[in-house]
Amino acid sequence: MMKDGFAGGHPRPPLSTCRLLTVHRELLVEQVKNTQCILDNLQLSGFFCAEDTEIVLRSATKTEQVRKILELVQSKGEEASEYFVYILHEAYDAYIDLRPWFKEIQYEPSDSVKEIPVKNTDPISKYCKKLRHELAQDTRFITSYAQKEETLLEEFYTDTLMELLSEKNESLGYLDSLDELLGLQGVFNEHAETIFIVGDAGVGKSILLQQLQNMWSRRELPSAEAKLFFKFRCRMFSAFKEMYEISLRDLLFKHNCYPDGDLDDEVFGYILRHPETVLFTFDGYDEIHADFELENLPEVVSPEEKAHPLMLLTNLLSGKLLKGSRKILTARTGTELQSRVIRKKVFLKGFSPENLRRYTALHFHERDYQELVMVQLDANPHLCSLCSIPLFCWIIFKSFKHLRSMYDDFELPDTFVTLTSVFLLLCEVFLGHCSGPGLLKRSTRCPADTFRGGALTLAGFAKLAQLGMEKGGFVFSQDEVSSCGITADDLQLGFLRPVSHYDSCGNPATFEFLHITLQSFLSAFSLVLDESIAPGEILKFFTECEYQKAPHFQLCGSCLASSKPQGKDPFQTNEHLQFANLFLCGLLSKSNAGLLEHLVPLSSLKKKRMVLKSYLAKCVKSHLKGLPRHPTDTEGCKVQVMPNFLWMLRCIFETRSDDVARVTARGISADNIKLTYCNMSSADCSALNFVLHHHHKLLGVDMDNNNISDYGVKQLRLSFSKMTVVRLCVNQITDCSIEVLAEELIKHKVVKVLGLYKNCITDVGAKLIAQIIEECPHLMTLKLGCNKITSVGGKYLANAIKKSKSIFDVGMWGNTIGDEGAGAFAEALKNHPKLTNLSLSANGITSVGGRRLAAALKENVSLHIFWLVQNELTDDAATDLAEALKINSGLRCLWLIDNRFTVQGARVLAEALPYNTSLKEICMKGNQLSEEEQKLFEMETRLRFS
Ligand SMILES: Nc1ncnc2c1ncn2[C@@H]1O[C@H](COP(=O)(O)OP(=O)(O)OP(=O)(O)O)[C@@H](O)[C@H]1O
Repeated sequence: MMKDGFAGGHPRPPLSTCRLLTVHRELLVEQVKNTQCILDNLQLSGFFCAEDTEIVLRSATKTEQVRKILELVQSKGEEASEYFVYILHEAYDAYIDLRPWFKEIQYEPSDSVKEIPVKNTDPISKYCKKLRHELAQDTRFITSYAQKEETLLEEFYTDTLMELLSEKNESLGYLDSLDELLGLQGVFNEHAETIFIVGDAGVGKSILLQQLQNMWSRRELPSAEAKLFFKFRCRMFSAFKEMYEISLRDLLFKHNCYPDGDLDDEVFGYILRHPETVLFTFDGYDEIHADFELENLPEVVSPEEKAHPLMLLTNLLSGKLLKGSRKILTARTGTELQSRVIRKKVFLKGFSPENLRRYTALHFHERDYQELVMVQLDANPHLCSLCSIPLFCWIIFKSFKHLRSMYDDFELPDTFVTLTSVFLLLCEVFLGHCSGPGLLKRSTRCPADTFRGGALTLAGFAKLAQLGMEKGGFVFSQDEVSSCGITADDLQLGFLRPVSHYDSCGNPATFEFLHITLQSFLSAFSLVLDESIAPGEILKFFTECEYQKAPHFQLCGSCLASSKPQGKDPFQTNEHLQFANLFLCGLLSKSNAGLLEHLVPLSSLKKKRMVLKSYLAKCVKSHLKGLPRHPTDTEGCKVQVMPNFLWMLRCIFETRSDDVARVTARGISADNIKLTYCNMSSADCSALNFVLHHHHKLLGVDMDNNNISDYGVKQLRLSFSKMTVVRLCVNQITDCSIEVLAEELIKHKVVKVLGLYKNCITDVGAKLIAQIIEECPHLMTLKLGCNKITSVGGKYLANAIKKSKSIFDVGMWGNTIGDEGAGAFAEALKNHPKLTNLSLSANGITSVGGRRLAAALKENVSLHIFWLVQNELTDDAATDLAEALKINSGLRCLWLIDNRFTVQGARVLAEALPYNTSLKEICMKGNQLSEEEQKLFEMETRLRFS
């Protein structure tokens, strides 16, 4: 039965199926590709005889055959027609293109037709079914740290922040949900086919793909998006020898999913004919390591040709092979890929506060428990920052749950938690498994005992991790595992997990660490534990970063990645080494000495700590000295730090060494530091705060375009006392942050520049900002564009600006202050002593507000630049503006672009220009002027200004 909507408000009677087939005939002829399955079923159920089938098959083309089938079923009556539609509905994958049609007609099969069976005889459907089945199996669980405690993906998956980036890495907003990933939003190169997802370690790239695969396997991805889905891990592509070659068919079938029966030719043929129905996911592009130069390998484009798997991968990504298929590629932040192959770019930023709350609720079902965790999180923004990275959050929650189950008084880590302490907690939990689960709760927790008891086991894993770091490998054979003294029982602890893919026998023959950051942590542990390693040698990863060329850059240099100059800065390359360095700093910090002393002689610890500290101090000094400085007119000397400065800060924070922090603070000799586009996360703010604590002069800090969020602002609280420039544009900041800023900035009154463009500030925040304006006598620049400020907030701000004697530059682009807000700004403009630059663009201002602003201009001489772009001003405001121009003697630039002026308004304005002596530019593009009229206006004004 089909519902066919409403006509003129009255429900139409349902269409008969025969009639429906006539109405939608052309769509069906176009979309039904497989006739065999229909014929098989019609004949099996007795609606068609052999002769009918023969008649249909006599038609040469598929479309002709469909026409014939339609003719025949309609001639056989309603029941046959109904069954025909039912076949299309039930043989799901064979007619997947028709899903939107079924939705449109709100199809519901009748009870009688449901009794007639349908068999899907389409080979592609069978293969789809197998793929769906395998993906469903593969993606059910999130591999957790103890193999027996596997966790269901659907019970724990929580959305993370997915920011769309432009080609130039500018923010294009956020995706609302995962099923929008494949849509058009954020596409900047429609000819490219690869969606590139980047994010830091543990931010959830693999889990995001897993969720997508799982959704597809459950048919929850919009069906038209992908009929066939192949998932790969990039690491696999470089696991083969240089001379190894395979064909695309082998890659898909042997290394992914083999079609049952003798269907491989048919399925492969279908893939080649319909590449647009295929979706690939490739996880971890940064994990590709090739020991050979790909430049020497021939390029491959033919699907039949054999080539090295890496060549297949790069050709697939660039669209040279299987053109039209869609690809999703993930990589760590900083991995470069040529923009010509990127269709759109998504930057994963981890859990938002809301996501974190949801994830907490999924972990802790008991209400009391949940509240306890929430309270502890709320009290500790640094912990929240760490928890915004899902991997770290998972470790913290799992450890907390485990330790809480053993010791009633165990609490979440305190304010001084570092990443090293989080990983130590994880090790404590793993090693705790050595002694077996205790039935009774113990009274006091003693990590030292646990570590001492598990010292041998820990040393074994640390040795294995180190082995991997040295050979640049992340997968270990059983022999390698055994050679480090790791026993079968140790394997149950959770440090390692079996690598299950592409092992034809199904046996886990190889292993990898639970996460690569754990491998980094353990290899750092090995540097500390192993007494045969001399103090000087502990710096090997720092120095390795200094000289080693990152293998994936080598690979990519010849293929898809844009070539990146290889610097000699030890903080520049290879994140797993950077993490090892960071953990080394943490393990050798004084705060962990109490624990480490139980495992390593004190003298050895001290020597290693000394070496590390002096190396860090030297490094940071030379880094800061070498940075380019730019003198500015208004803000003194500016210096842009490099993204690797962040790794230094992180290392210094882990050491908790005031000495090194002091050296760093002293090295920042500029008046302003720029940390823009550094991928600075909220957790990094603790590190910055730690260093700035030792900086005694005033300092401007530009942190625009990072991932700081409210957690980060809270951690910077103490540093705001010395910040003259506070730039936090594009950082997901809400009113909570403004509360902190208002408190601190008003207390210290040193701020000159406040940049908060493109955040999530509402009128509540605007009210607090108004207080900052009123109370901070040096505030000159205020950038508040693209927030959520309405007329209410606009009025607070305007009133405060009116009173300010220092403010000269205000940006409000892209809020919604409307005419009421414009009126308040008009009041502020009257006789303002200082305000020279004002943008009220894109604020929904009509001529009502325009007239009030025009009137105010008659009483203003300070304003030089006035932007009213993208508003709704009409000719009604033109006369007032013209009058104002005749009187005003301050304005130099007036932008009225993208409003609703016509040629009349333009003429009125042009006629006023001879009376004005100060104006140098008036721009009216994008109004309702014809091309001719626009040219004329420009000519007239140019003449006037020349
Ligand atoms: N969206 C999520 N919901 C719930 N848990 C998540 C989510 N994302 C990640 N996790 C947790 O974090 C762990 C690490 O995530 P994942 O392996 O996806 O990170 P990644 O970004 O691929 O890291 P890397 O670049 O180091 O490979 C997962 O095993 C899981 O426990």
